[in-house]
Amino acid sequence: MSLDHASEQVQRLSRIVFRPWEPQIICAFVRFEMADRLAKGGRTVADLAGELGAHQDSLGRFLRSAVVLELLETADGDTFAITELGRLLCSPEAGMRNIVMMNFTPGIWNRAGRLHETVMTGKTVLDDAGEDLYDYYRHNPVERAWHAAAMADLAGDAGAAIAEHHDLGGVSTIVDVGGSLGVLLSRLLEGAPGVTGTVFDLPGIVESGREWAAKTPVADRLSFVGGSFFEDTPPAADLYLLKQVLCDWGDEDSARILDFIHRGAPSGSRLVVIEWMRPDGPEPSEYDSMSLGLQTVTGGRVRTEREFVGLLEGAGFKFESTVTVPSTLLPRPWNLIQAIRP
Ligand SMILES: Nc1ncnc2c1ncn2[C@@H]1O[C@H](CSCC[C@H]([NH3+])C(=O)O)[C@@H](O)[C@H]1O
Repeated sequence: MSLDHASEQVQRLSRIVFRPWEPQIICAFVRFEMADRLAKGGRTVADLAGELGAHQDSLGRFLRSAVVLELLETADGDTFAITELGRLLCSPEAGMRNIVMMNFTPGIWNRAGRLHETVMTGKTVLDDAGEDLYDYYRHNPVERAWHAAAMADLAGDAGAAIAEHHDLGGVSTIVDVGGSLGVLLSRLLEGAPGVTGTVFDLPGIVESGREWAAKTPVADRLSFVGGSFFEDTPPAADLYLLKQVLCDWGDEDSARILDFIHRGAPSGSRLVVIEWMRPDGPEPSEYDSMSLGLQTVTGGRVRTEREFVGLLEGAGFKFESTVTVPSTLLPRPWNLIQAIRP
């Protein structure tokens, strides 16, 4: 290896390893609502520092860092304006703002810092209090709300995919298990008059869901039941949805969730699992790091179709088909893994 080549490689590495701050700069950018503050045009460091009550010199450094990330632009290093990327990062339509707050705040961020432990043990990281992510969220309502809002951003998009690709003919009741605030279900109910829906989720989430749902046009057809899918049977329905829930859990826990759904599911009812899916085979995939991240923070993973079919059939459901539909938000498609309760 020539020296030139070696130093080229070091440079390449250094571009990766000197950047642990960047996610936190992005997170602070959202936290400080920079897009709103700069909506009417460029502003100086002193002006922004006064408004934020921030330390001026540090804020200047922060703003210049955001320029390097292409979130801001500046001609003189003192007046800063928002870029298209910066505006997009903060816009509710792009669906990234809440995902930033979910991923880069302590619940997930601190656990991600212990990823090596999961690689060694194969187990979820528990924090110093011995808690997994959802236990932690129980007494961290602010972070729990960001998580719920991030899920809500992803749910609207998936709702459109389901409405288009899953026939709701013959369905009069839908239960969304782990349905969070009810965004997915409300989207579906909007396009399905006469259908009623119930969200089944943890009691704390259900409380916020009721508040959120009261403002929707389908409030009278959308109800909430609080409980745990490890201990309670979700209410009976013609159609069960299970979106981005199994990805949070290992096989044993997933089997338990499916078993509780199965116990209450009438014969002939349907279950649609909505997830990202890893291709079969040993080739490295972009899903691998996501899968490891999920395993670290919640104990779950990204599964293959064959693994989903194994879980579903193990719990007594009959797998029918998988429909893959593009997401309007992300470069990863949604998979609707459809099964029936015989
Ligand atoms: N034990 C549990 N019982 C019921 N719901 C739970 C439990 N543990 C976690 N959850 C919920 O599972 C959901 C996973 S996040 C997915 C939310 C939603 N299905 C969506 O895709 O938008 C969260 O809303 C959690 O509150």
